[in-house]
Amino acid sequence: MAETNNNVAVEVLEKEDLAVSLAKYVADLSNKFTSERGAFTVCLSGGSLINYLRKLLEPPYVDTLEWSKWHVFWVDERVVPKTHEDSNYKLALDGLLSKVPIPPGNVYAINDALSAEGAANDYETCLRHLVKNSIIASSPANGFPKFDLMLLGMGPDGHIASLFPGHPLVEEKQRWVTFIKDSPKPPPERITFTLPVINTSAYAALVVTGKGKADAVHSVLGKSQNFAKLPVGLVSPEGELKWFLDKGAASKLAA
Ligand SMILES: O=C(O)[C@H](O)[C@@H](O)[C@H](O)[C@H](O)COP(=O)(O)O
Repeated sequence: MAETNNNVAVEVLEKEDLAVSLAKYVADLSNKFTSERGAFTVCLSGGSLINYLRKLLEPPYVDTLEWSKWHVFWVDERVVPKTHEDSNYKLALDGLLSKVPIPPGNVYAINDALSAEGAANDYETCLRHLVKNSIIASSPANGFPKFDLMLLGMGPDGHIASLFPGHPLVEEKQRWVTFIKDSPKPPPERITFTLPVINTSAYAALVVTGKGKADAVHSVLGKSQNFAKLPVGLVSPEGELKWFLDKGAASKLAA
């Protein structure tokens, strides 16, 4: 099933087909941005997303994508050492980044020697430098960084990045990167992009699978559209938003 409305597209697929479709989607955007601007800025999340990107490691993509022009960031990161099992960097390194020729200097991990606050400030400074050098585009409308692609997961509670329902960080309007020390989902200390940064992106994809996500998906995409309280309902990129759902996550949407 595929539906498109304004700037929002929804695709419901079997898990294996979802991985195939997601790889094509990312590859098409990589080709678009590397030819248009000589760089592709892509932001990763943690969770199952990395596994759903696995088809990028297969032909034709593994041999044909301009990996050397990729610049990789994290939508959110746990404040743990980069070698720790909880690290989103480690997850992506093991599952994707160590298997493709992205220059190590183009992979922007957090500084894991700093506190949560220090790491957030340091990451924002890094982003500001890359905007200045035009590696990351910026929005003429608001000056926020305009990433080419945000790849987002969603928790069963409707959180995206480390923006959790009811938490004051969801309201942050000024900062690019901020920190949380009381995350309801462990580990408690994280840094996260703010909603304005997520929503300034050119493209954003939400990769959401499993029955446990069906209520949150329904509250955003269902007819009642009762999403006011869920961070995921506030995702609205300047460009296009695409939802990749499996049948479980879509199970409460009308047929
Ligand atoms: O930092 C985290 O705790 C995770 O990155 C988290 O935000 C994840 O992206 C979602 O919970 C979806 O995870 P799944 O796709 O694995 O369900």
